[in-house]
Amino acid sequence: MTTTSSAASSKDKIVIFDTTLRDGEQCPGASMTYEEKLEVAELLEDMGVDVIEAGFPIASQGDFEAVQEIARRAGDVTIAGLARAIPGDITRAAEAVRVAKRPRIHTFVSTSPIHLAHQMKKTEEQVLDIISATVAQARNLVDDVEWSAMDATRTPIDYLIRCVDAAIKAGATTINLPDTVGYAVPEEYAAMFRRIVEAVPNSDKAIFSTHCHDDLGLAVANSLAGVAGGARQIECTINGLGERAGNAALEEVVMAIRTRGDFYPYRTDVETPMLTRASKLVSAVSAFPVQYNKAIVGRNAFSHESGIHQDGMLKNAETYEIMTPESVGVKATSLVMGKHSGRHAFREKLKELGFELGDNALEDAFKRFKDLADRKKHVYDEDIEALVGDEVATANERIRVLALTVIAGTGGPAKAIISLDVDGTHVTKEVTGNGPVDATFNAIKAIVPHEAKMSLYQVHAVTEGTDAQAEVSVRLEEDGKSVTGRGADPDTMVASAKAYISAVNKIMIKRQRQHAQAVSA
Ligand SMILES: CC(=O)SCCNC(=O)CCNC(=O)[C@H](O)C(C)(C)COP(=O)(O)OP(=O)(O)OC[C@H]1O[C@@H](n2cnc3c(N)ncnc32)[C@H](O)[C@@H]1OP(=O)(O)O
Ligand SMILES: CC(C)C(=O)C(=O)O
Repeated sequence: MTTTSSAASSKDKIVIFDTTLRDGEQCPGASMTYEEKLEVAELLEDMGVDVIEAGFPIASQGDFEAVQEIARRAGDVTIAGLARAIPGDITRAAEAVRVAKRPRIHTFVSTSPIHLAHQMKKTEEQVLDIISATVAQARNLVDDVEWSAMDATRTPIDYLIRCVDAAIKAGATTINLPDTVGYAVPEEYAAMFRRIVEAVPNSDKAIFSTHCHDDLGLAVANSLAGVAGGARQIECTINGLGERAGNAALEEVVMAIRTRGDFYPYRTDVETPMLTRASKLVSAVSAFPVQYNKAIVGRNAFSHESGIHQDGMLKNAETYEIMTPESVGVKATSLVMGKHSGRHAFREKLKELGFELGDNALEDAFKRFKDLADRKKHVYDEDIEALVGDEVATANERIRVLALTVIAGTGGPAKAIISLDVDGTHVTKEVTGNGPVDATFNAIKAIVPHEAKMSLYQVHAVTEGTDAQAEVSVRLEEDGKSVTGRGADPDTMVASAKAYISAVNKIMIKRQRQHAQAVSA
């Protein structure tokens, strides 16, 4: 048998006890297959957690086998199996974890009046006897025994002191004081640890542990408060997965300790650049999506959309980021282009996409970008490429679309009312057609007559979603020569009109060039 995790040896070390595979899996709908559990356990060990609570072996044959296999494969990480304060649970947990290099039995019993009266139907004295007997039984099976006082935070402190004393006397090496129902507030939780550590005679024989639920959104704050009160183990789960509102999120407690070392002079051995990978794996196997604005591992955790923040980020990332994206395994900060973005970020984005525009063209493109962002939920790089490509292409055009209204449907021919600027003159026409595109093109032709034949009309969505920009290509042929015009807009008819006009413009430029060549010849 081995002794308690070496993690306990250093005073500033916080033992990270991951319970994703046990409490995390208790989250309704989050159960994982045998293979998935092995995969998660392997990643947790590689990431440097100190203890993996692999499951509740008495719960089912499947859980037993998964815990046993995780224990068999484990290296230096401690593998814990949960057990009620029932002899059969404890023997089963021991059977499952004993093949590990560092096995731990984690046994628990309720201590609060409400649990004693209604769930356990036992008196305080009976529960004290149960604690002594079951912890001693576990300690005869393995050297590393954790005891938890279920519902500790609703337990009268004097009784809790007696329970903890009994557990340590019976051989518990870790004492966990869970906030089982997420009821505690940080100052209260810290005070509870201080009081217990101070009042229990043998408190130095055990490591104290937090286990916080997030019913009031305080799980991480309470865990850190527990550390301030004397705890040196934090029980937590990847993505905060767990019973009801979940547990303290591992990635959050680890990064809080790392980032605020000035306030929490402690360390963990977690390889933080693996946090994002762990989050993605757990999200995938549990089928629980991570909310976009989740701390540390949410998609937006290192994304900035607002102009003022983007400007600051371009000048110095520390203006708006307290951790580097690399420190949690994210490749780079992303500046998301949207309606809150400013010119600094827009210019930078254009550079990234390979466009160098002069000040006037940039200003023009920026206006069009803002207009697009007002109409469209997500502005992707492809949108900006299409928009700037369109901008560059239209710079020398003689004809521009000013306004377009199309009426189409089941009730007869479609009608297009279009206003164009032709060499500075505004012209409007109302024309019908066989469908909205035909009506639009007929209206353009009515204003700018020509004999060119259309050999291609193609539409594709620049990005996904029903609000995506349409990018339209129109090819016109005249005198054996062809030109292609392109137009992009969230409105397919407007994009079509722009594309058609762009092609007509090119024909006019060709004609002018030919005319100039003929004159000079
Ligand atoms: C706060 C927590 O997260 S605790 C862990 C919760 N996780 C789980 O419950 C998941 C796995 N659980 C299971 O698979 C099942 O509940 C089992 C196998 C453990 C037990 O199943 P069953 O024997 O059918 O009992 P059931 O779940 O209906 O009721 C729980 C029993 O355990 C008792 N019990 C609950 N906690 C403890 C404890 N820590 N020590 C001793 N007995 C306990 C209850 O009083 C109840 O006993 P009773 O049947 O005499 O009234
Ligand atoms: C079993 C214990 C540690 C628990 O999960 C809780 O009290 O929330």
